[in-house]
Amino acid sequence: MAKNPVRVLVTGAAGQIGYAIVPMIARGVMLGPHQPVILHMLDIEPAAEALNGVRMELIDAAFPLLKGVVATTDVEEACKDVNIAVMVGGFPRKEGMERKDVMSKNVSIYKAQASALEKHAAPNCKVLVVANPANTNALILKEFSPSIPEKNITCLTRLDHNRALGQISGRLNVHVSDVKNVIIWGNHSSTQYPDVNHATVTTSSGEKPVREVVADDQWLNSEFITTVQQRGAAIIKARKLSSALSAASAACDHIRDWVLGTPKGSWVSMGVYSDGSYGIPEGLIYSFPVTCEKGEWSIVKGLKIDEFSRAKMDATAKELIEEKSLAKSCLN
Ligand SMILES: NC(=O)c1ccc[n+]([C@@H]2O[C@H](COP(=O)([O-])OP(=O)(O)OC[C@H]3O[C@@H](n4cnc5c(N)ncnc54)[C@H](O)[C@@H]3O)[C@@H](O)[C@H]2O)c1
Ligand SMILES: O=C(O)C[C@H](O)C(=O)O
Repeated sequence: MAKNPVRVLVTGAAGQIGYAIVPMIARGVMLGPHQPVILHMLDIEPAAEALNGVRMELIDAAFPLLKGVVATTDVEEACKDVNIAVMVGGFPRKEGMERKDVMSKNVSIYKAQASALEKHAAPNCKVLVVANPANTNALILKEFSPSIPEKNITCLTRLDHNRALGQISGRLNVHVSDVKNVIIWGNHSSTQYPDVNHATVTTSSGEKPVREVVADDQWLNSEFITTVQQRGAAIIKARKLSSALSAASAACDHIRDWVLGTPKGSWVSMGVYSDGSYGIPEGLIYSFPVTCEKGEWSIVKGLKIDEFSRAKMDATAKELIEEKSLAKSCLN
């Protein structure tokens, strides 16, 4: 029997990430090759003509899975009955800025869009916030949409997770799919902590700890961490624009694993509402290792945390606490 289409909202759809992600969604990269979709695309009035151009291109691409397109500048119309909301709309940082420098512009968007989602989205709509500062925008969205279950509001740190996999696979000269279970802890910012203490690599003699195979703690504890933390800035420096294809691809990975489940024996990183696990204060959207099953994520529990990791996990939590109060002051 033919499956009912899933309605997927992309905000900021006329922007760079929007342009990269909508064809991925329409081709089944996000929800699988047998799942029809209806795309809802939102942007603001000055981008309305460009948004219409994207709509025309989607029609011209004749995607078999694409059963409809809503392209609008009306947030209420955009949110109507959506099952998945990918929140990309906002302003990207430019060279020399930190992600929190776009805070005042972006958090007010998330406050306003929270109520539209709450009123008009389908029950159990899954929300992924991509726009920066991603964790804090997601937290604001959560606080202003109290009827959306907190488990349904997440932010994107999968790009950082994938960047960490990429760095390890490059260092070991192995396929990226042979490396798994890195962790991004904390904020999608330069204080994030990419942790390889539980990561493994598949070798000809079985699965081995990444730390053992890399055999260079100095590199793992310094250059590897800063490369992942600073990768967004390195892309901006090179492209004069922030990452888009990798961000779009990571957003598809995030939703796909959340909806369809993570492979047995592996976890991914997602920014989720802290339940106090690993001593991280509740009331923050913090990136944890999670497994997903039947459309629900769960934080991986019981991993051993050494002193080095503890300090880094606490430092990024501290930054999120500061961002939270800065965001609240921007909204006053
Ligand atoms: N979490 C991550 O890993 C990650 C990765 C890359 C980029 N980002 C962030 O994603 C965001 C988008 O990046 P981009 O490169 O696509 O930017 P962009 O400027 O190319 O596109 C953003 C789009 O959002 C639209 N927009 C602005 N206000 C809006 C509103 N109120 N409602 C709907 N749309 C609105 C703009 O008109 C524009 O079309 C930025 O905040 C960027 O920093 C996050
Ligand atoms: O770094 C940025 O500002 C864009 C994005 O968050 C990224 O990590 O590439």
